[in-house]
Amino acid sequence: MWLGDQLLRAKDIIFSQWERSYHLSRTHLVRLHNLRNGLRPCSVLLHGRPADDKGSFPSLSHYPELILDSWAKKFGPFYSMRLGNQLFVVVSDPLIAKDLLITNGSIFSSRKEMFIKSKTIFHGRGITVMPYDTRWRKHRKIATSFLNGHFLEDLSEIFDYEAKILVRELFRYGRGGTEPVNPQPHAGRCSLNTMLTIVFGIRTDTLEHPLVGHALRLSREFMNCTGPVSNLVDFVPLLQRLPNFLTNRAKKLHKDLVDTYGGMISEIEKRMNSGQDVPRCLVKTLVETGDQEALDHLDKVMICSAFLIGGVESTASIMQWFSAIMPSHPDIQEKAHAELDRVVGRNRLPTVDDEKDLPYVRAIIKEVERCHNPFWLSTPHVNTEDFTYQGQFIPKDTVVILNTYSIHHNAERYTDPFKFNPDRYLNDHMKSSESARLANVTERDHWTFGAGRRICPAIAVAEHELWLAISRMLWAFKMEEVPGEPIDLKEYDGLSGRSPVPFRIQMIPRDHHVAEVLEM
Ligand code: HEM
Repeated sequence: MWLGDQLLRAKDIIFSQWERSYHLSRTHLVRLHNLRNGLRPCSVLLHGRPADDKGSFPSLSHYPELILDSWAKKFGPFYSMRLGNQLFVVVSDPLIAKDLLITNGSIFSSRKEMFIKSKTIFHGRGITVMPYDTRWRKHRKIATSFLNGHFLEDLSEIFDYEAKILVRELFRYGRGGTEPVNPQPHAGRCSLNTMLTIVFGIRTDTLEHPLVGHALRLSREFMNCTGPVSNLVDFVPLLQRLPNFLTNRAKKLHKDLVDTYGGMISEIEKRMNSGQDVPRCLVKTLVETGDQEALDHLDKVMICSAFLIGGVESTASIMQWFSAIMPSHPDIQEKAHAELDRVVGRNRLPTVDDEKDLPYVRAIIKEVERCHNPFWLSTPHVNTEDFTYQGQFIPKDTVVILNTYSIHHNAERYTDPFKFNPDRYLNDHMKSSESARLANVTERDHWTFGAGRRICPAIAVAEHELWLAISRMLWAFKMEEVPGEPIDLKEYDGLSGRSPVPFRIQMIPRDHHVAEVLEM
């Protein structure tokens, strides 16, 4: 009771500061100088506002990209704010993102040690939360070697197989278009199987396999417990010492990751030690190189967990947003069908080699990524040295948030930015992995994969997987809304990684060729 009262009191004090500090934000960069001179800033900018009577109101704990975007409109594309004990700068412009994260990547490539995500869930070990140091470089080297080059080529058969199974399962669960189907768990299993193959050299054979529900729950729980600006406990050290619901959830998630993926790693180690053959996979490499790299068991568990979380919730989310958007765009589906029929025909599924000849389908994928980036606020970077930019002082250890929502909805770069319009990408012949390397960042397709030295190391894997899954769903089905079940494209589930709220659609096979090609 006492503890509850204290927490409520703390919350009230902080909320009472909120309104005042909101209006002070415009001058906050000046206060950065004050900070340097040892003066205490007076503002405490904190968590969200309660929902208004019309429903959800954007706040820092829900839809933070919207409130940060509204502040960018007021204070400009580069402003600062303070949450509890942490100073943030919010970047909403590609050129500023380039100056800080790319040109000055040697300074702006670290991560903040967030209490929930880094300390409690990952115990400081997952590649995504590590500071920019030699340990991170080792992990990044391992990740890059598994997500690019020859290994990726070896995996192409697996991607091909999983994408075919995805379409087959959607056909089967939708009973050939006669019943509504929720594509979400199927997209989740497709992404999960790809990651299980890369990490453990295994796959699940049905949606009912116990690992499917369990692994997807762990990844979602991660996305729901972590968010760059959403958890009070990350920025108020006092709260970290008090028992609270979120910390307990994070501790449980850590234990579940260790039990699940740690158990699977131990199994592989046992098999390797007894001389059994183990397919090439991340764990096998970690075990073989573990001693030289001084990786202990928890290191291995956390590398694998980072892959299983980051690699599943991301691609699955894009597939889910794609399936949620298509029913309201029959005209776009028709154009894609016409292109697929002309280039691929009706007697086989599209392949990776077809991609260059299917610019409209590729444009659809890029437009889904622009309109529905699963990570609007990316994964924030931190500067490891004091830095002055455009006359503004950014002290060491400031968290830099890239608000891709603002960048992706800038009308100067994307005409009519709220319209889902693949045509805007029709003349863009680059893969996102190539586009991310453009010297002129204003021409980059989108910022969904982040920027700089911490940019997603798996863009090639994600593009390959998404291409096969989405081009094949389009080739096989006409997607329609279920009468009386409108799809909500505004609300979403997740704090750091967002997926649509559950929905069902009709996935109607386009003709009799679909069953034949899928060997149903
Ligand atoms: C559509 C799919 C994906 C999206 C949108 C995505 C997005 C991102 C973003 C925004 C970041 C942070 C970049 C930054 O700090 O600037 C990131 C990092 C990362 N991603 Fe992805 N990702 C995707 C797929 C994957 C896949 C399939 C994997 C497979 C393992 C993966 C593994 C990682 C890892 C390990 C990091 C951390 C890199 C580091 O901190 O050095 N991602 N991703």
